[in-house]
Amino acid sequence: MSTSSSLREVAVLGATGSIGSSALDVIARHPDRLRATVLAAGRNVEALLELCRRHRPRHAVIADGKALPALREGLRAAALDTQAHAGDALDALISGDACDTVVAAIVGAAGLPSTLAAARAGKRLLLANKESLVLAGELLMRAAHEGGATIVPIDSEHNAIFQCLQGRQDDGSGEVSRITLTASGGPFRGRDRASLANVTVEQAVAHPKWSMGPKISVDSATLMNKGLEVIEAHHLFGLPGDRIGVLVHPQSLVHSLVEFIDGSTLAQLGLPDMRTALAVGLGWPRRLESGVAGLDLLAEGGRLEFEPPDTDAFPCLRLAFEALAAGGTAPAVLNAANEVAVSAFLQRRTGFLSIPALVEDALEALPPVAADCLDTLAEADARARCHTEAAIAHHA
Ligand SMILES: NC(=O)C1=CN([C@@H]2O[C@H](COP(=O)(O)OP(=O)(O)OC[C@H]3O[C@@H](n4cnc5c(N)ncnc54)[C@H](OP(=O)(O)O)[C@@H]3O)[C@@H](O)[C@H]2O)C=CC1
Ligand SMILES: CC(=O)[C@@H](O)[C@H](O)COP(=O)(O)O
Ligand SMILES: [Mn+2]
Repeated sequence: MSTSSSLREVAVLGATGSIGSSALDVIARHPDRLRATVLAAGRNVEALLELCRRHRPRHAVIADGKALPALREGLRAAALDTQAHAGDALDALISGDACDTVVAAIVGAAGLPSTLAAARAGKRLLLANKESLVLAGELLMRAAHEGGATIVPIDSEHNAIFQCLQGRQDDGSGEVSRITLTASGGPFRGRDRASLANVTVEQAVAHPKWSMGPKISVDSATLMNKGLEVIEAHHLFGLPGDRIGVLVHPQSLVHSLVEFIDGSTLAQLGLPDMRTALAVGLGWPRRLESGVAGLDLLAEGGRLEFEPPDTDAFPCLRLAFEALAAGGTAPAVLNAANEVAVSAFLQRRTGFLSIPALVEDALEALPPVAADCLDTLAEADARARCHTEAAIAHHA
């Protein structure tokens, strides 16, 4: 528990990743207000140990149990009193008094259990792991409501909307008429579908504006990232798909827009650096210095450009809107098939254009059923993974 009411004790899940690194950068700038007490990673013990040496958390968690002895030994060799745990201890740690704030930045559906645990335990939940909302948005939002958790979206677009709404979420006021998510367009903006057949992994992960992990970078290249974000926005802000728009904005300076019923549109602008969104969450409702410079629009080229997304070249965005409209288990199937397809692409087992094809195939093969509980969603997720793995193996 916090030793003083102003000190926030933060669990950083996905600490060795891109968001984890940005979160720890902001935390380290505010030793009087923020402390990293729990650091969790997947399997990269060396990177986790290095973070433990720097941030001296009370607990370090490695999901891969086989790596636990190496973590223990590394902590002992560094004479740190950080306790080492395997992944099965994570949910209990998050739910207990080791932290009051959780940065949920594990990549993919693997982040759902810990995100749910933080929501149920009523923590301040800084939610970057968008896949958990896509997979189980209704359950997660209900868990947060019942547990008394405060969710601050960290995804830059949703963080922008959160700021425009001054922290209100789905308050039923009816004052918001529409939200518009901006999209960079990714590394292949402007190209037609045929020209994408032979793009490489290196080209796909080279995002023009943001420095991010490989999975979300490929999602940005296919525009699935924006599709996942539409579903994420639906759950966070309580708007139906037909009141959520997407606008390509190649400069990535306007992070999203909210239109109100009186004709006002508010937007949040800033340099493309996730430390701003993380500082909003870590300090909320106060503002914290983040290390990000203010925006000089003239230095950034003096122009803000917008264009419609091309869903012929990038059908993943259309598939996500369709999955949201279909409801039930459809978003879980979309997410699982996409995770498997992106992983296969990153391992060079399938091509870039197979990603939308595999997702569409899974959605057709596994029609939606009502998603009334976690078991149903977990089953849909597992079936979509199996189906997509088999489809990749069949075409190999
Ligand atoms: N990067 C960004 O700017 C943004 C990211 N997001 C979202 O944030 C999340 C993280 O993205 P990003 O930081 O880019 O991803 P990275 O690939 O950079 O990092 C992923 C992190 O998750 C950890 N991890 C993977 N599997 C597990 C597991 N089973 N249990 C515990 N930890 C695990 C990894 O550990 P290890 O290193 O040990 O493998 C690593 O710390 C994603 O959901 C993404 O969509 C949203 C908006 C922007
Ligand atoms: C930083 C962030 O929030 C990413 O989700 C970003 O939006 C990716 O860029 P795209 O707009 O290209 O998907
Ligand atoms: Mn985003």
